[in-house]
Amino acid sequence: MEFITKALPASKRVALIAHDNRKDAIVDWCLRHRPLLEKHQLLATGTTGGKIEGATGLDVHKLLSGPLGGDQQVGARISEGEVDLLIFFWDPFEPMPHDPDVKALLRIAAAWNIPVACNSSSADMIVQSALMDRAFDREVPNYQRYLKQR
Ligand SMILES: O=C(CO)COP(=O)(O)O
Repeated sequence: MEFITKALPASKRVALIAHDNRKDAIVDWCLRHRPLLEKHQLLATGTTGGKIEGATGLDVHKLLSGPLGGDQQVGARISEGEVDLLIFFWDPFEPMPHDPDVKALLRIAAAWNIPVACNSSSADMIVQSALMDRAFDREVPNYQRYLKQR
């Protein structure tokens, strides 16, 4: 197995989430990047986190399962500046009972300018990117103008 160890500056907060049909893919991705991921703080929705922990031995802070509010918990942490990177392997083929939560999570990640990967090729590129430092020091959007219009 080829390990990828470079990139990702130390101790960032990485959120990991996958729908059921994509869980094997995120576990494979975590195994491939294990030496890198162990230097960071990992949080995940409940079932995803359990699978990653079981397969990799990585320490993962587990929130609620996605359909029970886990996606919303991750979204809340993003809004509070507590997540640096979102790896979310969502399922492009199955509708989810909690689709509104999934959409809300992706929306809030876009609003707060968080790097987001929805599949392994984009996740590979993000964690290996020379721009990663800059992404972590990203400009946090200023929504004053929007708030004034309300
Ligand atoms: O449903 C999810 C994301 O929308 C993931 O939740 P679990 O990790 O608990 O399966």
